[in-house]
Amino acid sequence: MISGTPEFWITQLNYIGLAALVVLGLVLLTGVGGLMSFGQAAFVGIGAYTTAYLTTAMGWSPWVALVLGLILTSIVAYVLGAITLRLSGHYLPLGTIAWCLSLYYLFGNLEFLGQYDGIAGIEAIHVFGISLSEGRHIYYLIWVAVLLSMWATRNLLNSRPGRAIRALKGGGGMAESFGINMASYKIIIFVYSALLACLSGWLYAHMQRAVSPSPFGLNYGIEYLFMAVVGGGSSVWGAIVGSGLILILKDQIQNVLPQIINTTANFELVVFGVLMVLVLQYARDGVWPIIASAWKAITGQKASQRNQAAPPVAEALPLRPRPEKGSLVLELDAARKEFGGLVAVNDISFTLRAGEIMGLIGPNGAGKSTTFNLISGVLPTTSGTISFLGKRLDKLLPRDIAKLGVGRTFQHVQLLPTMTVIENVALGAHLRRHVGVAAAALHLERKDEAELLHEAAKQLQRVGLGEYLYEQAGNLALGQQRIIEIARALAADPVLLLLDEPAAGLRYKEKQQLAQVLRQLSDEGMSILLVEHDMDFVMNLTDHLVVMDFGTKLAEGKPDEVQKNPKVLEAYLGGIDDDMEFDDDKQAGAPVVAGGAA
Ligand SMILES: Nc1ncnc2c1ncn2[C@@H]1O[C@H](COP(=O)(O)OP(=O)(O)OP(=O)(O)O)[C@@H](O)[C@H]1O
Repeated sequence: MISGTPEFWITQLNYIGLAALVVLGLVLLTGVGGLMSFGQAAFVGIGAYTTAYLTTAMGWSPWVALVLGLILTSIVAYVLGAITLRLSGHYLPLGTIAWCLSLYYLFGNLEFLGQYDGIAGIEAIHVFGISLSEGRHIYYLIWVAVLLSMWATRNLLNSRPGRAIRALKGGGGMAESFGINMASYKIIIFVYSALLACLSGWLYAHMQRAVSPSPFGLNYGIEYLFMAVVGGGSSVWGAIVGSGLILILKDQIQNVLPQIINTTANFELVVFGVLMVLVLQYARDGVWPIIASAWKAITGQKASQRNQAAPPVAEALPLRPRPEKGSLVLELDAARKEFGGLVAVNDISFTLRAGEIMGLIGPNGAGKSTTFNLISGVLPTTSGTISFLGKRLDKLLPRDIAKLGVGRTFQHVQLLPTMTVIENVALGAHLRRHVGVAAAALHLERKDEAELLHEAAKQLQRVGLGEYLYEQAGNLALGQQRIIEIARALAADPVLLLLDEPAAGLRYKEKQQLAQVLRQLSDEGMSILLVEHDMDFVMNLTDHLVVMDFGTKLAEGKPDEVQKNPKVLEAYLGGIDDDMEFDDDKQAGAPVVAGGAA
């Protein structure tokens, strides 16, 4: 097929393939991970210069030079990533600009790299004795590299590490609560994208047979980022669409513009800039999503995949040892939290035993969420101790607390809306299997992946959402999203379940179903601590209540005792309208405590 293609298009396709490799890395880094880099061109330079130097000055094989280039890139990217990825907001892009410029000037000033003249006379790559000296020969190698990289990146994104990577943008704090070290995933995708850029540089050097610093400068770094954004930052296909579109457009503008406006002045960049602004204005998510939805419309493929089959049956994941029913699980001893002069939690003490359901209630601003955040490690304590199964929690990070067996939900739902329901829940089971990035990219983790997905499906069926496995989580009602959060916490196989307002937004029937699930869990020995405003729900479900007001423990005991406590009634009387929730779906909706108080 390629033999009849004009030379011009072969060259164009080669350049598109080389750019697509770099942009694919940016899809992962920027589009999926939300980390903006202007510096990818510098990694292309490392790949190109390593092979240029080693093959010309040392006479080594290009294949050995490729391996060494990849190793060198990993080291440089790891070090640069460890420094720059700590920077947040606009400091990160500025950091990437700084190291792109530094590497560019390094290439141009090192004598053994030929300074600004670069290195010429690079030999062609040989594959099975065939020399890839011409554009139409190396074309095959470039596009095999592109397709394999796309396959590996897609595999990676649809795997255990991929789910964590997809949580980087907008779900980092949540993922840490499931034991996932998000900082290490930032470094992983940074190194991964640098390796793809290095591969592109290696191919480029052997295609051009000469290298000089100019294609590895900042303007190319910006262009790669542009390609990723225009293509559609979060899809692997966006890499090909973006690089193809920009390179072809640039070339066509250069050809057509002088004929239209009859001038030799360099207006191409102006026209190109205006076109880019229009694309970004009318296709904010890039061009690929438009192509994908048009394709779906043509082929009649439905957006919803609700009726897809459950994942194949797999071996059940091992369970962690559980404490004996009735034994001590959680103990707060004079836990205190001050925000400046405000004492949000004032020396609170209580205990929770295995199999017990405890409610933490109180008017708005009483300090419930702060107490919850002290237990889950989101906030450090000012003083006092918090112990879980005999281990101090108050000095640990949320991810270390999760590892010990504490699962949680959030007051404001924290799901990844574009991920399917089953993927969101599988994120909860992250710590229960260990799948590396290489195994995921090469799709060697099928057994582990099946087990994780099977576990997620099991938990979703347990909470009554078994028919929504493949729905996008963001398409479900808020009440259902809260239940998904509970399934995600259960997928972590916790000993202690922390639920922050689990009944908020649920209908009466859904609340009853939820109460039934929680009771069953407690019968199985799970300890549950819930913060809740819905008094009907709390009074009917919990074994034990702690009431807080102004950061202090006001009362503690069984629900029916607490309901009659005059101090509790007084605390609630002040804020009855704000603090008590009525069941819309229930006729007799008077809240228990408020009813008692009235
Ligand atoms: N990060 C913070 N910085 C300063 N003050 C805070 C912070 N977080 C909470 N507070 C204050 O601490 C007090 C307790 O807040 P907290 O959110 O724990 O109450 P709550 O009982 O959970 O209330 P709600 O039921 O409305 O969620 C409030 O006065 C609140 O304004």
